[in-house]
Amino acid sequence: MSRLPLIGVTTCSRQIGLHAYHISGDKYSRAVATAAKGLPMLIPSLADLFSPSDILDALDGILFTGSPSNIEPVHYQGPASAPGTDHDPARDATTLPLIRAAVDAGVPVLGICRGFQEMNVAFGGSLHQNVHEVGTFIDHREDDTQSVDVQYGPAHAMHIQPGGILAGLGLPQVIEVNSIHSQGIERLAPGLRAEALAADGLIEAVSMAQGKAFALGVQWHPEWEVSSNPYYLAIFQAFGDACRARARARATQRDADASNNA
Ligand SMILES: N[C@@H](CCC(=O)NCCCC(=O)O)C(=O)O
Repeated sequence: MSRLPLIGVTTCSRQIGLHAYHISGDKYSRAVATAAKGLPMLIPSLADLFSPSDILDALDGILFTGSPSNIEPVHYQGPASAPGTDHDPARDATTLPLIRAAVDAGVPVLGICRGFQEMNVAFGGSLHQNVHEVGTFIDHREDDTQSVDVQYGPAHAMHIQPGGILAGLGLPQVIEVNSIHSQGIERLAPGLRAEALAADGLIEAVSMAQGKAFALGVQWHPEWEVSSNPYYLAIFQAFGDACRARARARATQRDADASNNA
């Protein structure tokens, strides 16, 4: 009997009152459950206690989630952030080595927004700290005076490049996506390829050029109302399929190990 693939969902560390928490938005776990058809397993940001291989041994895929916090610029040799910038060093210490290890081990990966930026930084790329201050890009931030439905509604066109994962899913060459970020890819990491660009040239999606398994990062939020957008849904379904393939391969390996040891 096949079981649900176990899909790790990264978390942010947050102080709430007197206590520290590991938290993740409901929409990420819900999209894993309903669209990727996996069992979401939250990954605490406890790099001091668990190595990437401890985590990978337990999982069939990992969703690297979005977050209001920014990656500390020390990880991409960038200038210091403006005072008051929201950082999460415990999350950086967990996710950056974990992405490298997951891709190396052929564990399927989907990165969203901060998760997409983590993918680029993990492999040696850098970030614009404020895309809207560069001068050549539109403002990619949401209007936070609007309702959440408007904030996560279609914001700009995105052009899908031929030959990548997104094109392979049958997505049209141009789709509308939402946009809720102030940072963005400056230098694309070696080994990553640009899958899609906004009209202003900002990279909106990346994948591993020579990935052993599904490894896609997107700057926008396909988890948002995933079931009502066929393009967003196709991404989660493809990710879920890759996680199911790994779950099956791991079960086969376990059966072979058990019969060899019998
Ligand atoms: N802080 C980074 C990443 C933006 C991001 O991940 N936004 C998500 C917000 C909350 C959510 O929907 O989970 C940046 O500003 O570029």
